[in-house]
Amino acid sequence: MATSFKIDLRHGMVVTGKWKNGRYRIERLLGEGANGKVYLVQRDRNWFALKVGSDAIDLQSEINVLQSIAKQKRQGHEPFLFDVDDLYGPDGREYPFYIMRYVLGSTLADYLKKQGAEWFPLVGLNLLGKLAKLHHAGWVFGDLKVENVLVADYGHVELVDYGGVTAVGKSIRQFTEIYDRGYWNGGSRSADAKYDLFSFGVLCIQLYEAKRLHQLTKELLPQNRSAAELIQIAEESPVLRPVAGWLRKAFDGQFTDAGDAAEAWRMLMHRRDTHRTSATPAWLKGLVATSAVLLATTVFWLLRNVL
Ligand SMILES: Nc1ncnc2c1ncn2[C@@H]1O[C@H](COP(=O)(O)OP(=O)(O)OP(=O)(O)O)[C@@H](O)[C@H]1O
Repeated sequence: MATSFKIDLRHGMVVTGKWKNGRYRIERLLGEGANGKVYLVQRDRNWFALKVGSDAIDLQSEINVLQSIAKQKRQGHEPFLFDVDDLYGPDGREYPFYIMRYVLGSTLADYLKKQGAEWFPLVGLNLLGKLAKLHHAGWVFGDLKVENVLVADYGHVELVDYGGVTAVGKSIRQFTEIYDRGYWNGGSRSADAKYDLFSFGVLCIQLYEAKRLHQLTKELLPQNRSAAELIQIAEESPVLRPVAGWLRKAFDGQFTDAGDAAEAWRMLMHRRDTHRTSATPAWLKGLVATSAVLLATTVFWLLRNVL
């Protein structure tokens, strides 16, 4: 197996699995990170995402997690993992890879930039729902961050990069500093649902107050980092203020699990919707009233002529 990672697969190349002979035509690079490169590929006119690993052991543990999740949710769910094999790179070396569902979507930050902040509550709710399902199956996502959340049409959310997924109770396998509960002195790095909820809170701040968050990481001494600093940013942010109370609970570990947290988020959305309804624009109220008067007049006139 390869120990260094230099593989470069080009458009039009066909890779063939060493053991199962699956043939995949490379379309383009979708993204790359510490653990590997992800390509858009085609097989029998279907699109998939191929992740080729930089480290066989790391990729194998990611595959183990995906296989275990697949076993738990076989019924009624679209599969995510399709194939696992090794391929020969252009350099003649062997690289492990796996084939997963291709998620046609944008990264979370791009989606919200394009569609507008009004989609943030729904996307947040969908993301909490995804986490709740994972937690229910006994896993913690671990490396939750903006780059690992893809959003498709209508705010449909998909998590990618299962390299940090950890069984509940074990030590988080992979994390990114600013999203990490330990980094903010907010608790341990032991995998529990609250760990992901803490990262979800940081993710909200990263989405709308990235500059201030970054500034904070530069200014504060490690011993002075705290969730209170994060909450203050949320309270001072026009977009985040409505969810600041929710974020406080997430940072303080007050939600029992992601299901509980999703429910509280949903309640917030309803409250905001009610608020929006009461703020119906005057022109719309006027239009409704005029239509009602017209309708009443017509009915009165019809009845008078018929009777
Ligand atoms: N199933 C998929 N469908 C579409 N795009 C994907 C898919 N999986 C990954 N990507 C894209 O490829 C990028 C890199 O993938 P991934 O995060 O799995 O790599 P990584 O090496 O584990 O990264 P990291 O350094 O964050 O651990 C993602 O940010 C995403 O944009």
